[in-house]
Amino acid sequence: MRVLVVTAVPAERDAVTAAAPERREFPLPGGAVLHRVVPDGGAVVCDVLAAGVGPAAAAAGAATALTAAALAGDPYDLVVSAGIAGGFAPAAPVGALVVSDALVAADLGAQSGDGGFLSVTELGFGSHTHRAPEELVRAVAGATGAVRGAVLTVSTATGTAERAGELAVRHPGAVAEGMEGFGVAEAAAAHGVPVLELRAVSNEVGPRDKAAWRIGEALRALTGAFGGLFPVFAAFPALPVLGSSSGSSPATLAESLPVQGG
Ligand SMILES: O=C(O)c1cccc(C(=O)CC[C@H]2O[C@@H](n3cnc4c(=O)[nH]cnc43)[C@H](O)[C@@H]2O)c1
Repeated sequence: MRVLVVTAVPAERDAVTAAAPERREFPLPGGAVLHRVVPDGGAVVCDVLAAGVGPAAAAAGAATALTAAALAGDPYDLVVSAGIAGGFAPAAPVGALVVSDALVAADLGAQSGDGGFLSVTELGFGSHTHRAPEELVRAVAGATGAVRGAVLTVSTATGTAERAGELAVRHPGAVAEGMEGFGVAEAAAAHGVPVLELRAVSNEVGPRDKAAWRIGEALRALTGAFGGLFPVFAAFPALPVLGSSSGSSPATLAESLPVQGG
């Protein structure tokens, strides 16, 4: 089972890899670095990438890692967007874990002119929602105690009670907002790989008060969650893929890429 985990910042990446005893580093084309952990005797290979803040950086990083793995003949079976998040009260208080049943682009669309908002779905440009596999969501929620629901992706983090209220009305099933999930999901969908979002709540969605963010607490919750997740990933059925896992351990991904003209 090969899992790609995409975080925004290195502190989140390190919180994920801290759930396993050791890690190795693999450079990606373009200079980003995958941090690989292989917990529990090798049933799961988990590559963790800090791709940057926001949906565009997340999509670019995830797509690069997915493409490199596919070209190397070792495609991923699952992509996870992970990190800290704002939680919608009262469903997801600070310190809680949330798992997405849906990854939703909450501010990708157009203003309607009458103060309303039209999503990309309503505009006819694809879908503003990606669904996570139901069986996996249930298993992750069971193993970690995560609150399940929609996780919104925003390019502008909410900073007022008014905006928090607008989002809650538009997305009654939302439990949290982050800034990367939908971008990661778009890259996963382009590769036909299932996606999931798992976040630990560092702050409430609402008036901006960075001093009240409990980032350390959220990062520790993320580490604890991944400790319980690796066995869940190991049990998740791999999708049929073209080609097979090489089973080899190249020092870099580049080493395992096909030789041009060879
Ligand atoms: O300053 C630090 O030490 C630090 C450590 C880890 C992460 C951070 C971040 O600022 C991460 C930004 C990241 O977090 C997500 N996030 C968290 N709260 C919210 C929110 O209320 N609304 C939207 N996004 C949120 C988001 O995915 C950011 O990319 C700092």
